[in-house]
Amino acid sequence: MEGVDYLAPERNNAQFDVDEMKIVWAGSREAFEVSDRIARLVASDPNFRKDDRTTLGRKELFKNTLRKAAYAWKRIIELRLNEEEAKRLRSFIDQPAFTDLHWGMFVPAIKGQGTDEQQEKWLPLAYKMQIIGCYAQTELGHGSNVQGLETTATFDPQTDEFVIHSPTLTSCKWWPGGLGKISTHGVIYARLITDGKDHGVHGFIVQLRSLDDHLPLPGITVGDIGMKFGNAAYNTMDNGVLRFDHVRIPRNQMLMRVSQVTREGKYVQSNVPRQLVYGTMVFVRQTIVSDASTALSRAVCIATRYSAVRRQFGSHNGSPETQVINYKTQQARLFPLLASAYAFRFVGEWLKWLYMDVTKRLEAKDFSTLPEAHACTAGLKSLTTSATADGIEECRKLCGGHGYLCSSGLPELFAVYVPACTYEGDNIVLLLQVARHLMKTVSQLGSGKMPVGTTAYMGRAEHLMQCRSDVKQAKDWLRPNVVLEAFEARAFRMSVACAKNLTKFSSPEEGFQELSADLVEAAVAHCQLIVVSKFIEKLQQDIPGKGVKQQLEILCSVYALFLLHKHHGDFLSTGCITPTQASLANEQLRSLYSQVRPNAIALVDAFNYTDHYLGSVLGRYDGNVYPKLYEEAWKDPLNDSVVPDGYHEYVRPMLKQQLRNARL
Ligand SMILES: CCCCCCCCCCCCCCCCC/C=C/C(=O)SCCNC(=O)CCNC(=O)[C@H](O)C(C)(C)COP(=O)(O)OP(=O)(O)OC[C@H]1O[C@@H](n2cnc3c(N)ncnc32)[C@H](O)[C@@H]1OP(=O)(O)O
Ligand SMILES: Cc1cc2nc3c(=O)[nH]c(=O)nc-3n(C[C@H](O)[C@H](O)[C@H](O)COP(=O)(O)OP(=O)(O)OC[C@H]3O[C@@H](n4cnc5c(N)ncnc54)[C@H](O)[C@@H]3O)c2cc1C
Repeated sequence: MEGVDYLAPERNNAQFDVDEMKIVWAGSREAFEVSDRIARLVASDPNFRKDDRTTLGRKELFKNTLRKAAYAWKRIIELRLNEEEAKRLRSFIDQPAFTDLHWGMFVPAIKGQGTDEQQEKWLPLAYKMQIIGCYAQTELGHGSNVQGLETTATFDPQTDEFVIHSPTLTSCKWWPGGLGKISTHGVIYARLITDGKDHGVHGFIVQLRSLDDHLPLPGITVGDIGMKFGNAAYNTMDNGVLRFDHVRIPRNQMLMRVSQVTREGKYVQSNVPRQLVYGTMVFVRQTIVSDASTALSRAVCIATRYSAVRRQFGSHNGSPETQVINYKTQQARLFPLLASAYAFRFVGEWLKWLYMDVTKRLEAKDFSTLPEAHACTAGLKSLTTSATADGIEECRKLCGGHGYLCSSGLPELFAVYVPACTYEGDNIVLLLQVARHLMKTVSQLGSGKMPVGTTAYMGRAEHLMQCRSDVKQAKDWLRPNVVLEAFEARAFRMSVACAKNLTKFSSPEEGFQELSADLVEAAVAHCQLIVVSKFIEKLQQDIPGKGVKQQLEILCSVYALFLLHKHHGDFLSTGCITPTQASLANEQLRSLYSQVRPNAIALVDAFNYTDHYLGSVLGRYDGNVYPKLYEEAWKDPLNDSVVPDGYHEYVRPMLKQQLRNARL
């Protein structure tokens, strides 16, 4: 029935103030109000309809993306939306587009690596969308190994220009979003060559297409790289291939904040670390962590609501069957994901703060926290995107057969999300960067240099190598200090074990290669510790609202104890806890699931997602799933006619043939 809230009994069970939790989730009252207003604006505008997306062919899909992007830009101007509001609007449209790369990478690259003069010239054009940019780093033959890029930018002192060239097939730019069909400009990464000398990879602003007729400029071959995983999903994006044949650009289009080339062709390195050339990646990795909490919370919202609607088995004397959310196995799969969504939200908030802090320091020429920022953004990007991709797929399975329907919203969400494990740095490659940072920190422990930031715990080396958990009963695992110490000891001991093993090899490089699987595990342990500790820190803040803090404490314990249970091998083999303590943790976890159960629906309501944004029949706010699934099925283009196209051509002759054979 329309207008009935089938989940109302669930909502009435909530033991906390959902409106206050919405504010905690959004980050502040103001952020909540902006997000709520813009989400409703998008949901109520038929121009942003998306229910037909999975049935469109690539060309229609892409054209539709362009239409939405242009309409969104018109609304942003008409409504005079500020930067944050415009960002929210683009994200609620929920369709990857060239604008993501324009605003998300092209503009930040110019801001981070351009001189003041360059910013003054290019940013106003980009802000008004008079030029559209992409970020072209990856090549056909080189992605993770940025230092291995082959594109060259050779300085020609005669003309005061750089000559951009793709010397081989493998040097073609390959993957940049927006490049395929739309970008007029790109920040292109190429090896800088002056006077025959190779100075490594630098960024250059290069115009790719005419601003009059959109045709590629002379010397430029550009196109789309083809269909990607999933039907709609990321195929709204024109990932591109680009080949340069001696394309000339003025010298002042090299991004010169980190290093410069003078009129005479002299290479001058500023007094800043060369790693700042990688700064845009640090920025984007940081945003990807918050986006992980958004993607995971969407999937969890769908799976939780549907699990409360869906009933299987357990009917007695005609009573309704059991809601599948009441099965302990369903809770043990679903509630850790719910807790993870909250955990990633808070670690994302913290990472944003860290990024802003490092940016301020860089402006003041303090580069001391750059390695920490790199390790944290790389590690947390890796940890949260892997967990989110796996989590979305788990949510699909939690919804049984109906989860496999596109109308559940989950297949498309998975397909669009899963490349996050690869883009902005392959997740294993990034964990190896964290491992390097950890090994460096461990190797410096004896030197009197105290570890700082997220590795500060390693400063308590002696204690962490010796401590034994004092857990005696299940509820001891609810004490934050007990949990934190177990996670610190596990992470530290895994790092120390790797560091010791590295010394057994003839060179650190050989050892690093040989032990890389163990190093990745140590890096994961360290990153999980960061997430747990930032959740615990969040709980030390003043959190208003009836029962809100209590629910968050429960979720924090679920997140930590779920990880402890999943990785109990690490905790046991490093001797941080005993087998008895591991089973007490599991006992406590079961009890926590029972505490989450009555609040589960309200905890996902706190994400404040509109039905438009969720795009899921199973995750509808009102829980009216079956009639809508039935309605949705009839909308499929295959059901436009009773007898399908092709029947008379292929099936009928076959049937006739069978009849003849049968008569024989
Ligand atoms: C319902 C469905 C609809 C839903 C729709 C919803 C939409 C949801 C999805 C939305 C889409 C969002 C858009 C996202 C768009 C994605 C766009 C993607 C873009 C890209 O992928 S850009 C290309 C990114 N490429 C990479 O990340 C490459 C990875 N490789 C590297 O970063 C490096 O090469 C390296 C780090 C692996 C190694 O570098 P290198 O060899 O140069 O360095 P060394 O190992 O020798 O290290 C040198 C020292 O430098 C330090 N270092 C390295 N990197 C950095 C850094 N970034 N910052 C600071 N320092 C850095 C190392 O630690 C070394 O330090 P040491 O002290 O010398 O040890
Ligand atoms: C949807 C999407 C959008 C993208 N958008 C852009 C964009 O806008 N701009 C842009 O420049 N790029 C973009 N990329 C490219 C992306 O950044 C790269 O694909 C990514 O950095 C991974 O690099 P790769 O493809 O070279 O993987 P590879 O490095 O070839 O990885 C292949 C395998 O090798 C392993 N491996 C690699 N190196 C090591 C190592 N040292 N030790 C152990 N294992 C290793 C990896 O773990 C992986 O399993 C995009 C990619 C995708 C999928």
